[in-house]
Amino acid sequence: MTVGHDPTMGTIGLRVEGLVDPQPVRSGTFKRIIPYAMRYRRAMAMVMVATIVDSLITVSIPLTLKMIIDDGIIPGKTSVVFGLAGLVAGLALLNVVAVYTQTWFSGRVGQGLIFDLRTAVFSHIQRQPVAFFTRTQTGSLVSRINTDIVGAQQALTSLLSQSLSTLLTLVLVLAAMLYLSWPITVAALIMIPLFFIPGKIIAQRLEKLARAGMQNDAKLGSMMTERFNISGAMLVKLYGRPEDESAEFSKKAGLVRDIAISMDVHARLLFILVTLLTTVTTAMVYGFGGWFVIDGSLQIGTLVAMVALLLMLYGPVNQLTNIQSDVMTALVSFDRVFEVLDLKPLITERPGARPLPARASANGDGTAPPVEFDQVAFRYPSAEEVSLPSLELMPQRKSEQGPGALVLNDVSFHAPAGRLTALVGPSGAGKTTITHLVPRLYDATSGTVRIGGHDVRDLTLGSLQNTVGVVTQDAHLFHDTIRANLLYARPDASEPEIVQACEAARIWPTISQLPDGLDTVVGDRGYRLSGGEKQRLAIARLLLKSPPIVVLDEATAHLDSESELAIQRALKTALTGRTSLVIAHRLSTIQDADQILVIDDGRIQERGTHDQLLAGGGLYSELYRTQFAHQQGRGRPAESTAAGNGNRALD
Ligand SMILES: Nc1ncnc2c1ncn2[C@@H]1O[C@H](COP(=O)(O)OP(=O)(O)OP(=O)(O)O)[C@@H](O)[C@H]1O
Repeated sequence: MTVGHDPTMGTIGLRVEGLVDPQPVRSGTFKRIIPYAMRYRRAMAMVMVATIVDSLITVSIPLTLKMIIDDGIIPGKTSVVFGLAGLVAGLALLNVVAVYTQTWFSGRVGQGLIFDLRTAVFSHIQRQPVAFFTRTQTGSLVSRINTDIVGAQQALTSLLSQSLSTLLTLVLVLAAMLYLSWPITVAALIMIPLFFIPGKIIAQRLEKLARAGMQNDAKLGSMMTERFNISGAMLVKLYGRPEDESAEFSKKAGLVRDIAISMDVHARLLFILVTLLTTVTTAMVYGFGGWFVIDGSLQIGTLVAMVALLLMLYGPVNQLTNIQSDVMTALVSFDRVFEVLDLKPLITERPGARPLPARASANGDGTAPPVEFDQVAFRYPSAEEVSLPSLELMPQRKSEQGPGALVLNDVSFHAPAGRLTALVGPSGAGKTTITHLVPRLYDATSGTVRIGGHDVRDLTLGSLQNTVGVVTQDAHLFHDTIRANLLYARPDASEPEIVQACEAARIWPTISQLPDGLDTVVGDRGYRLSGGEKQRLAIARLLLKSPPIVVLDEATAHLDSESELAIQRALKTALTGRTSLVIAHRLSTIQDADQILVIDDGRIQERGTHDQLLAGGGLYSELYRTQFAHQQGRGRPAESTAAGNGNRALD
């Protein structure tokens, strides 16, 4: 942070290094806040009534003070003095009730608003496609739901309770002052514009700082969420340099600190200005007022009341400048929340979408629906289609903004009902991308993907989810019990059904040996289980869901041969009678497949059974022989993993 050349002066020119000018608030933001606020109109009405009572009482106290002095003390009327003093005490008590009411209802409005926005943003984010999550930083997203929404609420509720009381107090105080002595009032008013000019400059700067502060808070949060989850922590332990990590963190934290200091200084500066002007004006009123009292044209009680009112006048004037920055903070925060809510999910359910007909979705008896790709081409969506620059760590590059290259080209195949179709090919060939189009994690750019003869885009998302079960290589488990993780696929599954699924997935012996059995908590990302156990648990989850179509990315993790065998057996059960698309890494799976598709460079280069493809002497046989020779050389069993086996290895 640099504060001019001399840190003791020129704070208005305070600059935080590395602070980019944030985008301005989009027009129309204010209008969009109204419906959210209107849900709480009754509570807001109560806040307003309480605020009016509070302001009336606040202004009436100096006037009562004037009467105590001028009509009680000076003429020596004890009864008037006691009566009015009692009135002041009564008013103070009433004020307590008013302030309490105001606090209670404004709390309800504020927390209600946080609840509404949080649930809306959470639901909206859930509807975003996978592509959104591949680009977005988790920390930024979490901070949008936490910091920004809370910021929006705080600014709005303080606006709600302050703006009315500020304006009301200002009008009432001015009316009372004009009534008591118009020349002194006019003199005091002349000073007011002196507040607004610096106030406005400072408020503008505060707005920029507020937005930059939120952005940098999010970056700091992102760094922590990335480093503190188990995979991130492992990576740091194995490859990271603690000093560099700390330096990077302190750079980010330093920027957050500098912005916060700058905001504090600006806010304080505003306060200092107001205090200075209040003191100067008070001195002026005492000067002129005292002179008028000596002169006999002003009563002493009036002078005391004028000074008390004057102190009340500059408080609201000060708050007026705060209101401006509150408005800006609220607008910035709401704008950042609306920005997320405005992001249209790329994959949505078509109006009139239908569930997959029951016959087509049947399973287990050989009537599972077939899957068909018809001249499918695909390119990954561009950054601007799926994400927001402000939610990404790096600014979106120009090259990311246009449409990218085709990753799949003219892919057509028929995966027969209840049969196993294996996808093989070099790394980056497009195998995973093909499987992602079946459950609509992405939509084809052109061409059609069909299930049981129905375009997947014509099906309801719910029925698609029930029809297609996916097991990924890195089977994710929530930080919860094994039971909760299994029930996630089918919440109504009974205990015997859970056990049966675990037995079929060959994971029951492991679970039953754990002291807490199914109630064992699996760590962050299910880390306390081995890779093979995790995949078998994921297969058990799939079996509980029992979908007629299975998409499986075989684990390539370094499994011992026992785990491999267990997984092979689990898979045999899982795939029987289901239409399966398997990204094959193990030769045994490939040999058993009803159909093998050899993918290279986003196209199907060859297709057939293992024997046919070997006999064909094409890419498959070349890949197979290279791999087979390699494994023989390493003394590994033929059905072991094929990953990491040269440039053109089966992956
Ligand atoms: N989210 C994404 N955005 C942009 N490009 C992507 C994305 N995911 C994958 N790609 C690219 O698409 C191509 C195909 O990737 P895909 O993951 O389908 O290959 P794969 O055959 O499954 O490879 P592997 O066996 O190594 O997982 C690759 O060039 C990859 O870089």
